[in-house]
Amino acid sequence: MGELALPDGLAILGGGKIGEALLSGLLRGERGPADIVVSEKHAERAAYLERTHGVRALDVAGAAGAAATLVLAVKPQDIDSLLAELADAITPAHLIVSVAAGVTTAHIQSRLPAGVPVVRCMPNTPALVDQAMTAICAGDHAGEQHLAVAESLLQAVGKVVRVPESQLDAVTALSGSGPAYFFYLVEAMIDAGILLGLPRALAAELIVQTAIGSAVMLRDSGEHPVQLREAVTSPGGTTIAAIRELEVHGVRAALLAAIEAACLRSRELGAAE
Ligand SMILES: NC(=O)C1=CN([C@@H]2O[C@H](COP(=O)(O)OP(=O)(O)OC[C@H]3O[C@@H](n4cnc5c(N)ncnc54)[C@H](O)[C@@H]3O)[C@@H](O)[C@H]2O)C=CC1
Ligand SMILES: O=C(O)[C@@H]1CCC=N1
Repeated sequence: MGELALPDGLAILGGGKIGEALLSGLLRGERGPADIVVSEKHAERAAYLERTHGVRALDVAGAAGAAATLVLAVKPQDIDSLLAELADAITPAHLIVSVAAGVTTAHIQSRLPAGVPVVRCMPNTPALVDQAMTAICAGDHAGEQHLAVAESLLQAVGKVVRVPESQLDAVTALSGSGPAYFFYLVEAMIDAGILLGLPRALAAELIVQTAIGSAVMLRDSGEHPVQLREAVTSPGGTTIAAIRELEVHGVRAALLAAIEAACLRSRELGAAE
């Protein structure tokens, strides 16, 4: 296992949606703009990141020279060209932390010099509000020391769990893509308010606060979601009338199929390696 040469230096390679979410979260924590560099292929986007967050944007090799921990935050389809750019610039003293959906640690290792430690992660965009859910796993050359570095990095923006790599595609489908399912549901519920004649702003306020209250109950009450739902569902009342329609329209089955499709897509992205 390689020693970490510059444990505090961090580079984010790929400054898109998740790259910026992680960057902004880390800057809200203990790291300052001098501790983080970014590498972003699109010049306009790189300039935006420099302007907005006060960090330096460097090319990939420059970023690898400036930091010991490199977060790969490009699309799975772009990972191979990024790894090709990185291969000559890194040593086993670096730590690679990849957030790319589907891309395995074995694949990343196969494109880099022997012995480079790789930790694969799946965070989500609530990193923007320090409420990310991230799962991490170690590749062949990453030990406890490397997992701990990745863990503390991602704990700055939310909660972190360790899982075996065999579970990462399922995690991607559940919590990686998960925020989109909740946003979709909220969007549809606001539309229902419009259907019922409420002003959009009022419908949005009602539903967003209901989502927040329900989420806090899910986290803090210690009760199972079924118990929480039963407590809302009065005999012969309004809620059961709605639940019947959800069952008639196959919403539970749709969610099972949707999340299974996301997991299969994550595997496909990995298999395209
Ligand atoms: N958006 C999300 O909620 C999540 C995304 N991910 C993963 O994060 C990765 C990035 O996803 P997004 O941020 O959504 O995509 P994005 O398209 O917003 O960002 C990717 C960025 O990488 C840049 N880029 C591409 N090749 C580069 C290179 N060689 N050097 C430097 N920059 C390069 C692109 O210009 C772009 O700005 C993907 O692999 C995705 O699977 C993981 C968890 C959640
Ligand atoms: O949609 C995607 O592929 C990425 C991975 C998880 C969330 N967004």
